Amino acid sequence: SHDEGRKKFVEFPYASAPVRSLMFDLVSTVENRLDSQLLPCALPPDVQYYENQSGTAQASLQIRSGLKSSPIDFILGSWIHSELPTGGALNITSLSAYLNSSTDAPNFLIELIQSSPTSLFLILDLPPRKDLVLHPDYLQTFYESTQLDKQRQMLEKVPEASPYFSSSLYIRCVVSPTAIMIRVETETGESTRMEEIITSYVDPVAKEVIGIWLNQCACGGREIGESDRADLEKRDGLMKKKTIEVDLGTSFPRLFGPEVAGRVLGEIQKVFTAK
Ligand SMILES: C=CC1=C(C)/C(=C/C2=NC(=C3\c4[nH]c(Cc5[nH]c(C=O)c(C)c5CC)c(C)c4C(=O)[C@@H]3C(=O)OC)/[C@@H](CCC(=O)O)[C@@H]2C)NC1=O
Repeated sequence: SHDEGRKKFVEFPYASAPVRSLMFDLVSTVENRLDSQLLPCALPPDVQYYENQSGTAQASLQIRSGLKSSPIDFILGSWIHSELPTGGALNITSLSAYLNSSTDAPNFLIELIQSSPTSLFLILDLPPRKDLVLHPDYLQTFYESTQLDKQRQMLEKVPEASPYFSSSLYIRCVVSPTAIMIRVETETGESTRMEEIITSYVDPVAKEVIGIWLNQCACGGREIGESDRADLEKRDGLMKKKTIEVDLGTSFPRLFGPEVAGRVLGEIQKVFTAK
């Protein structure tokens, strides 16, 4: 049933304690605030949890669609664990929230990509859904008045943090001017420092950003005119299509093999293109 899939998901079994605690809190915050607007996860059990042939890669996926009356399109949570040939492991945990075309407010995204105990990539953003040059009021409402850049500056001052530039120029287009895209590198053999950075810096900033998204975007009540709706749906569709290609297009078949990757990507596409 759907709560077994959810239970396995929120265990985040391969995440470090601070990452598990943060992701559990973020999922709980979103579910508690939006629960009445969300349907249970309807993914097949072999997509809610899947692994590759040899069992060296495991993953969990939860997608909860919003009721028709809700501005929520869907909430997507995922964790992926893959043993690396070098003996280390790749762990990707992500939580994203997509709004539908009843509002033009930004979406929410957090991704923690850990390829070793001393190396973490953090993506934390409210990706805009309108062009910011054409709509300065949008920039003002969602990025200036919310002081999101203060959150980015909090993490920028961590000595071990440096800006992460995605190799995908498209990914760089999609993010907001206040996007947090950093790489944290701590001393080898010093895993306590990474845990301290996650607990003392990443955790509070992520909770601040998701609070802004819930208050100003998901529950902000910003309506959209009928004439803008078609353009917004087109832009949303393109962004979903392209981010799947960039994020998953090469990594999924490599990590899970073509058969499992095809099955999981097929289910994600269904939700991403659902009307
Ligand atoms: C909207 C704004 C977005 C931004 C800003 C963004 C950023 C990035 N994600 C990357 C990746 C990534 N994400 C996920 C989760 C996931 N993504 C989707 C997308 O629909 C789904 C459905 C799921 C759950 C299954 C996985 C599994 C995965 C990778 O393997 C990949 C990665 O870690 O490679 C090292 C990086 C690719 C580019 C790069 O290497 O720089 C880059 C950091 N991804 C956005 O969508």
